[in-house]
Amino acid sequence: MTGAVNALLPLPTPPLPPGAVHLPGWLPLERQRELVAACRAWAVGPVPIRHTRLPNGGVMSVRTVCVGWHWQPYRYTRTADDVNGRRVAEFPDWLVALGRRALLDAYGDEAAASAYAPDAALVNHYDGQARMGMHQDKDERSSAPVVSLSIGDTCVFRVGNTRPYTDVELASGDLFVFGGPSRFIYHGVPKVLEGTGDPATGLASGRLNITLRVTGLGDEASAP
Ligand SMILES: O=C(O)CCC(=O)C(=O)O
Ligand SMILES: [Fe+2]
Repeated sequence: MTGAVNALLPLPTPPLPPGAVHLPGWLPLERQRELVAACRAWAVGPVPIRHTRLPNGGVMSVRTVCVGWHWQPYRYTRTADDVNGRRVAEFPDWLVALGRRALLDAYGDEAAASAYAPDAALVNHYDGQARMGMHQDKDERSSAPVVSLSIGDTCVFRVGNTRPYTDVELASGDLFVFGGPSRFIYHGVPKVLEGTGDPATGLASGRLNITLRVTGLGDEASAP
């Protein structure tokens, strides 16, 4: 009997490591729609969205377009030298403002939030069987937090440097921030729950993830 009752209880929320914050449903639908429209425009150009080629000859299953700085494994440059050589889209002020609000809501630290100056965004689109293996975001020369926004299909987001990992579901509108002791934590997306997104976001299928980062780079440099 106890087992049957327990089976009906929701699973407890897994504990997240310090510095990692998950705020479900943070983006209102209208804001999600605006972000989808912005991502759609960035996906067209000046640098079109593409599957990133890895140095080992493989290609990533997600398609990525970058804003502010272009990321290719494993550095940032202003121009997309592995795509069409063009300079990536400017990082807009409204996206800086969104990053600051995200940080304020995640940590409640006004001074840290207003000092946050993200200058690069990676927009990833997951369709069908796209996944992302466990990795660290470590090509930035800054330990400022990474702000992650998800739209569309729910995914399983895995965090942790060692097993057992913590798995959380990221649904449309969710904010996830990794900063402080979690800034360089391993994370990945082992699964996307296809067809769970609401087309009212403007995204007909798949999952969109936008991460805001501080590259720590000046205009004359590229990392690492
Ligand atoms: O899609 C996600 O939620 C994570 C994306 C990610 O880890 C990355 O772009 O580095
Ligand atoms: Fe990442």
